Amino acid sequence: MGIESDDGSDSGAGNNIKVLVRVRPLLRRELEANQDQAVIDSLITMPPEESKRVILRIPEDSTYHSQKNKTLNRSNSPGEEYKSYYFDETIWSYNRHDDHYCDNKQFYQKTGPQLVDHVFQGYNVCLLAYGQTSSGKTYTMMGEPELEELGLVPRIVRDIMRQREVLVSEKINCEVKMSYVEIYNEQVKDLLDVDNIGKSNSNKPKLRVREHPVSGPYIENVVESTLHNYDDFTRHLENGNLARSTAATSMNDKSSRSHAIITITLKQTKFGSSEDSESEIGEAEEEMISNIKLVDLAGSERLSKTKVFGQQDRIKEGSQINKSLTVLGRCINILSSETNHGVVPYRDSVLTYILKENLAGNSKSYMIFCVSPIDFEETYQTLNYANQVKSIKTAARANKIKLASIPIDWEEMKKLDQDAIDLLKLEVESLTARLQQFEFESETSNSLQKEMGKYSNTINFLERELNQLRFENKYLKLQSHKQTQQINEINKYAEFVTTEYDSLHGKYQSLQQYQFEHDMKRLQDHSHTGLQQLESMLDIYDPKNTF
Ligand SMILES: Nc1ncnc2c1ncn2[C@@H]1O[C@H](COP(=O)(O)OP(=O)(O)OP(=O)(O)O)[C@@H](O)[C@H]1O
Repeated sequence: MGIESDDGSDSGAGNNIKVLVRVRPLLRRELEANQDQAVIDSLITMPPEESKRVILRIPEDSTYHSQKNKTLNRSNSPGEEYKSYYFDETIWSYNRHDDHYCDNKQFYQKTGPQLVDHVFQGYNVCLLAYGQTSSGKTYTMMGEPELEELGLVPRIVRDIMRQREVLVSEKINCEVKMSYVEIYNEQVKDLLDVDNIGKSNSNKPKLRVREHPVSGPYIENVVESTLHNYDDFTRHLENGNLARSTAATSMNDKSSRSHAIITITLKQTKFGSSEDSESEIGEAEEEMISNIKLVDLAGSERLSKTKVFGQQDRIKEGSQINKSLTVLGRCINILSSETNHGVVPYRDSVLTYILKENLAGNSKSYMIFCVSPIDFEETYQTLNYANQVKSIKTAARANKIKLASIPIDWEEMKKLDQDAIDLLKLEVESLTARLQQFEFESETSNSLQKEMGKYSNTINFLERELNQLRFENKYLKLQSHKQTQQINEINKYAEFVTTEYDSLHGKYQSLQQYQFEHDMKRLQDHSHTGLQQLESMLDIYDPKNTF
C-alpha cells in the first residue's frame, strides 16, 4: 500500500486557525444497511501513537481512482490506497471499546479550557463545526442533553459561569450576555426574540448585518440576554432550539437546515480596593469586552446525497446553505493561498460577512471538521478542505491587558459544581437549626467552635456569595451612576436648547416686529407719495386753476 502525505508540518503555531477532525461511530441505519458484512471497517484511522495524524483509505471503486485512471490513461485501479493528513488535534469517536476513544467530555478536556482561558484574557474566540449532514456537528457542539451527553457549547458556558464566580475574589465583575441567531435561506433570524415564538419562518423579522469601523460586522438589534447562571443559558438554548429550522432528510432525522450562531459576550470590570479597607470594593478601574462565537453549520453535502429532489423548499434551502458554504470555501481558498492576494468575498454571503473577523481578523479561531467513517466522497472533500484551512492565519489581539492576575484555577472551579452548592445550601439549613439548638441549650463555645469548623465550607461559600452580591450591587450602582450622568447631560443639553430657543425666538419676534414696522413705514411713505401725486393731479384738473 502507498501512503501519500499531504503535509507533515504542525500548523498549531502562532495564530493559525486550529483545525480539529472528529470521526463519529456508525449509525444504526448504516449498521442495518451493511448487515451482511461481519466487520465494517472505518475508512478513517487515527493512530493512537500519533495524535495529529489522520489516514484515509481510498476504496477501489471510488471516483478518486476513476479520475486518476483517466488522467494517467490507465484502465486498472492500483488497489486500495491511503492518504495521510496532519491536523492540530484528532478525535477518535468511532469505537467505544478502543483505548483512544474520545467522548464529548474528553474532547472538551482537550480544547475547552484553552478557549475559556482565551476569552477571559480578552480575546475574541470562534469555535465552528463543519461537515456533511449527520457527521456529528450538532452532537459535538450541543450534545444530546436528553441523554445527559453535553456537547462543547454547554460545557464552555458552564465553565465561563464558574470562572465568573471565582473572579469575585479578584474584584472583577463579569457580566455575561448571550445571543442566538440562525442564518436560514441567507437571512438572519433571532432565536431569542420572544416575539418570534410561534411565527413561521417567513413571518419572522430579518435582522441586518452592519459593519463597525473598528470591531467589524455585527448583527443589528439582536436580542442579548443576560446570563446570571448556567440555568439561564440552558433555558435560552432550549427556547432558541424550538425556534430553529430543522427537517428530516434521508441522512438525518433531525437535520439542521440553518447555520446556528451562539455568541457569548463577557464584560469584565475590575474594581480597585476601597481607601477604608483592603477587603472592601473600591471604584471601577478597567473594563474589557470579549466574545466567543459558537457556530454549528448546516450540512455541507451535495443535494443528491440528501435526496431532497422534488421538495421545492428543501431545494431552495439546500442551494442557500450551499451558497454560504460555497462562499465560505471561496474565502478560505483565497485566505489560504500564499500567492493569491485577491479580494476576499466576505460580503457575498451573510455567513461569511458575520464571520469576517473570525476568518482572518481579530480572533482565535478553531474549526472542528466532523466526518463519517464510511462516506468516502464527502469525507475526502471535508479533509481536503480542513487541510486548506490550517494554513489560514488570524490576527488575534487581547482587547485589553488581562484583568485577572491569577490564571484560571480549574480545580477551584470544579469545587463550584452545582451539586456542591446544593449540598452546601442543605448544610446552611442544618447549621441554622443547630445554631438555634446550641443557643437554646447554652452549650460551651468550644463545642460550638468545633461544630463550626465542620461547616467552614459553608461559610466560605456564603462569603463568596456575599462578595458576589456586593459586586453586583457595586456594578449596578456604577451602571446607574453612569446612567444618571447621562440623564444629567441630556437635561443640561435640553436646558441649553430651551434657552437658545427662547433667545432665538425673542430675536425672531423683534425681527418680525422690525420687519413689520419697516413694511408699515414703507407703506405709509408709499401712500403718502401716492396721496401727494393724487393731490397734484387734482390740482391740475381743478377748474379753478384752468385758464
Ligand atoms: N461522536 C458521536 N457519538 C455518538 N453518536 C454520534 C456521534 N456523532 C454523531 N452521532 C449521532 O449521529 C447522528 C447525526 O449527528 P448530528 O445530528 O450531530 O449530525 P449533524 O452533522 O449535526 O447533521 P446535520 O447537518 O444534518 O444537522 C445523531 O443521531 C447522533 O446521535
